[in-house]
Amino acid sequence: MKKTVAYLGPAGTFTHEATRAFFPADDVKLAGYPSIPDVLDAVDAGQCDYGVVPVENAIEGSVVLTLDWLIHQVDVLIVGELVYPIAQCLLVHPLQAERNAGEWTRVVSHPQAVAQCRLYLRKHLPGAEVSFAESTAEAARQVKSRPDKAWVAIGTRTAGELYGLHVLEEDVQDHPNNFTRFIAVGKKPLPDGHREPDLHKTSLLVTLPSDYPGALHQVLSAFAWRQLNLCRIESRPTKKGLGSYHFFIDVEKDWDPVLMAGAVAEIEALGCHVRRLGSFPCYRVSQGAKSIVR
Ligand SMILES: O=C(O)C(=O)C[C@]1(C(=O)O)C=C[C@@H](O)C=C1
Repeated sequence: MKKTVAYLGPAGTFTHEATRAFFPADDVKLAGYPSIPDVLDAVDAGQCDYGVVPVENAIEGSVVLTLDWLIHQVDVLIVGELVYPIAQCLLVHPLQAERNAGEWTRVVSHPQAVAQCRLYLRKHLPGAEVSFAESTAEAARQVKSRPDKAWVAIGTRTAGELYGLHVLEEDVQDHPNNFTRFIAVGKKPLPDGHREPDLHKTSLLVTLPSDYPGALHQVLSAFAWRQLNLCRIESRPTKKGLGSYHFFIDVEKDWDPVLMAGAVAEIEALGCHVRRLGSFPCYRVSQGAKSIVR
């Protein structure tokens, strides 16, 4: 039977594009969900085998809703990673396409997409109010539903095509080399892909027993002296009090598993709580290429 993969929908989101690139179409059935929590909950509840959500963008940084939902609300494994190129487009209703720049009254999009275009919007659409949607494709749908309004959605070219919108401008993000890191989550690891991964990683969630001078340094030393390369560290509040954090630590897995187990044991011996979020293959789609990657 085909596996089901949940993604942040509706059709035409960046997550949808990334999911299609990650999972070969004939192997799986894709199911769009209206929000990131809905995707993660669907996997946690066993309604879907896997789910794909954004976790970090090159311009705006962490997608904190994904991180917090992973920590506090669900018990799922990270089973894969995909870095995917992001080209933000301005999408307008075809009946409104002839307007001048100063006439647009509203910009609708996902907060991450708006944040990636902050400088552009200040310069080119300063009078437009900003309205947030659960995804860029949902924003496109809202713009399509109001042919009488001078509204602009920020999203994918694919959403423009799917919802019959006019692409006013492409690549409006404030900086080049815009990529988003997506993760695939599940209750079980993915079957092997067709392609050799670009990298393997392990993600850990480390919580210090208390705050004392050098506490984080000691944790990081456990990796450093074993020559284990950390490729990301991100803190999120535990939500138990100001100044109390969980640390997401990504370790490059170009190593002997014994070394990794040793590092985790050392950190646990320091009194830290260590949650293993997953060991997984990582893939990257370069700009311009949108092909299947696994
Ligand atoms: O709204 C979408 O299209 C999404 O897939 C979400 C999302 C995100 O949350 O980062 C994904 C990629 C882009 O960075 C902008 C938005």
